Amino acid sequence: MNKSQGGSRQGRARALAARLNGRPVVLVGMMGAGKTTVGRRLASRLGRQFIDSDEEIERAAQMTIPEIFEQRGEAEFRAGEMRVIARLLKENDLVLATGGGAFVNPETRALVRAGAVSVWLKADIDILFERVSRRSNRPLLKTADPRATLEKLIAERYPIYAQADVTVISRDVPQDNVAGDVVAALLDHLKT
Ligand SMILES: Nc1ncnc2c1ncn2[C@@H]1O[C@H](COP(=O)(O)OP(=O)(O)OP(=O)(O)O)[C@@H](O)[C@H]1O
Ligand SMILES: O=C(O)C1=C[C@@H](O)[C@@H](O)[C@H](O)C1
Ligand SMILES: [Mg+2]
Repeated sequence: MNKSQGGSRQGRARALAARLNGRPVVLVGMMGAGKTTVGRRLASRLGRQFIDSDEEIERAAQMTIPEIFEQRGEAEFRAGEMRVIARLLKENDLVLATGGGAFVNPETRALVRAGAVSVWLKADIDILFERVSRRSNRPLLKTADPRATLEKLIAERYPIYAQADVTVISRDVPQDNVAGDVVAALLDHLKT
């Protein structure tokens, strides 16, 4: 166990908060990777506010994401997503979970890379498929063969998500353990 992983859970969270010095933490990765659920736990450990950009967009537009895609199209969703993320990144002490495609947009990615510490929650196809199969709120997967669509998105996106500052495997273990892995990875990344 290295120095940054030692100490109590609270101590590690305090050390990470100090090293972040207010900088936002932004979670990126595929649908079902756990950005929203792990992000909430991470924020609670760090005593930070948690915001999910998908939820923020739905609130601002007064529409669900499937409705936005249907009525306005993906391009307009992406432009709105970038504006919302640009606004949120101005806040201190934030954990921000982004939608699965946000970091893939070059302008949004540049904003995140410049204004935050980014974490790619990486999961394999079987885990992702099992998780996203339980719900129907993701328009990009409403295809004849959602598993093949997921595979195609993974092939396109993984090299891009890999540009995040740190990568954490989103394993099939309790979400709080994954949040602990994020704390350890960030402490290691920010070590002096
Ligand atoms: N470690 C885990 N173990 C078991 N289930 C998990 C784990 N992490 C997330 N899940 C479950 O997987 C589903 C998807 O998680 P979540 O909504 O956090 O993903 P997301 O990355 O925010 O996806 P999206 O980009 O679609 O918003 C949820 O039902 C969540 O409870
Ligand atoms: O992976 C994606 O491109 C998306 C993921 C979701 O979080 C939503 O932002 C939307 O459904 C698009
Ligand atoms: Mg989410």
